Amino acid sequence: MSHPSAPVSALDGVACRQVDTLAATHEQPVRLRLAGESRAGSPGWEPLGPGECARIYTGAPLPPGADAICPVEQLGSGAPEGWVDLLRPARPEDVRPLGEDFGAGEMVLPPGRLTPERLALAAALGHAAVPVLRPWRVALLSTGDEVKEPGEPLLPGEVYDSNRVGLRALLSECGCGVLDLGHAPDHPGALAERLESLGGADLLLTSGGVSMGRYDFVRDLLLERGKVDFWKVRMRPGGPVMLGTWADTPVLALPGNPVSSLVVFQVLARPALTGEGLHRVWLRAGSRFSSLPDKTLFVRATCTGGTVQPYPRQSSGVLRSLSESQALAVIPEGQDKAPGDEVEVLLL
Ligand SMILES: Nc1nc2c(c(=O)[nH]1)N[C@H]1C(S)=C(S)[C@@H](COP(=O)(O)OP(=O)(O)OC[C@H]3O[C@@H](n4cnc5c(N)ncnc54)[C@H](O)[C@@H]3O)O[C@H]1N2
Ligand code: MOO
Repeated sequence: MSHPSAPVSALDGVACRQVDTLAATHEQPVRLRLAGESRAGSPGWEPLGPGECARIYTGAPLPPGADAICPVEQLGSGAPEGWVDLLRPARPEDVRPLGEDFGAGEMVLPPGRLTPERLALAAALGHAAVPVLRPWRVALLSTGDEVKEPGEPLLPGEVYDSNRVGLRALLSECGCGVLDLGHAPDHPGALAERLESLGGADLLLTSGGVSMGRYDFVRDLLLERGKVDFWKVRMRPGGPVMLGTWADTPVLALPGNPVSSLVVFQVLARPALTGEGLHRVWLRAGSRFSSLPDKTLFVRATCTGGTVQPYPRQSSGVLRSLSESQALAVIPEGQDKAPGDEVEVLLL
């Protein structure tokens, strides 16, 4: 089908032939005979003759013969019953042509994420249902002896499990189903046990235990009993990230630092899970960004007045930096940015 399925009015007013109205002015209105009415949903179909018009409402089809609209605000008040005075010419631009939105046979909704806007379009196309791919099912596990559930009492040296909470929300945002495996202690046996029931997950996402420490058992488990595709990416934060396989399930092992786990998710996992990355724009640097010689930096940054500036504290432990930033500024290896330079920015 086409939408609209016939030429329709964009305004409440009268439909008429433009040629009849070209001379209309406030001083010398053009008087047309009122021949009918067309309402959205119950159109009148009498064809218009020369010198005639029909009342019309927004979204209603034009009667045959009409080609222009004059809005109600541009109608005079002095016309006798059954007549209408136009204070200016009627305009064809105020007619929405047949198929203005989409025409029959056109490809309108190619495969992609069903955003609210695309869902609305599917409905406008008349689809009561659309075929969809099953959402990714992602198993999520955080690790670390010091990691406790929010709400529990906290002993010195312990931290609340912020990573799993943040990652769970990010996964939902990406349209994934989450199989929450909870939290495992730093013990290879306990970890392997926790990973026994992956419940048919398409991906295992872990947090922590992938760096150089003695107790970084996620790394050891994948190296010794799984398969590692890569370990370490030239990025900061998030350098120690590992990608591999555990029992035929792909594993993305995120570093444990609170900022690193969330940033790696945004930069590496989100594009893989959704087919779309973060929204990318270019802004002018409002202050200096220093680069590293051997790593791309994803600098937590604030965007104000059309410029971007680094958040003052860039430690991977400062989680509040992420909630107080609007963006990650991408600073490639060896490319310091001076105030005024263009910077690639990923909007959070
Ligand atoms: N000798 C080296 N040490 C470290 C290196 C390195 O290259 N050489 N890399 C550093 C970088 S960069 C990162 S990032 C971290 C990543 O370490 P792990 O993935 O092994 O993470 P953990 O040691 O388990 O934890 C690090 C940090 O994050 C806290 N954490 C862990 N899990 C959670 C959680 N679920 N919620 C909140 N906070 C969590 C944990 O308490 C630690 O403070 O390694 C550096 N070390
Ligand atoms: O990623 Mo580590 O992420 O630089 O602290």
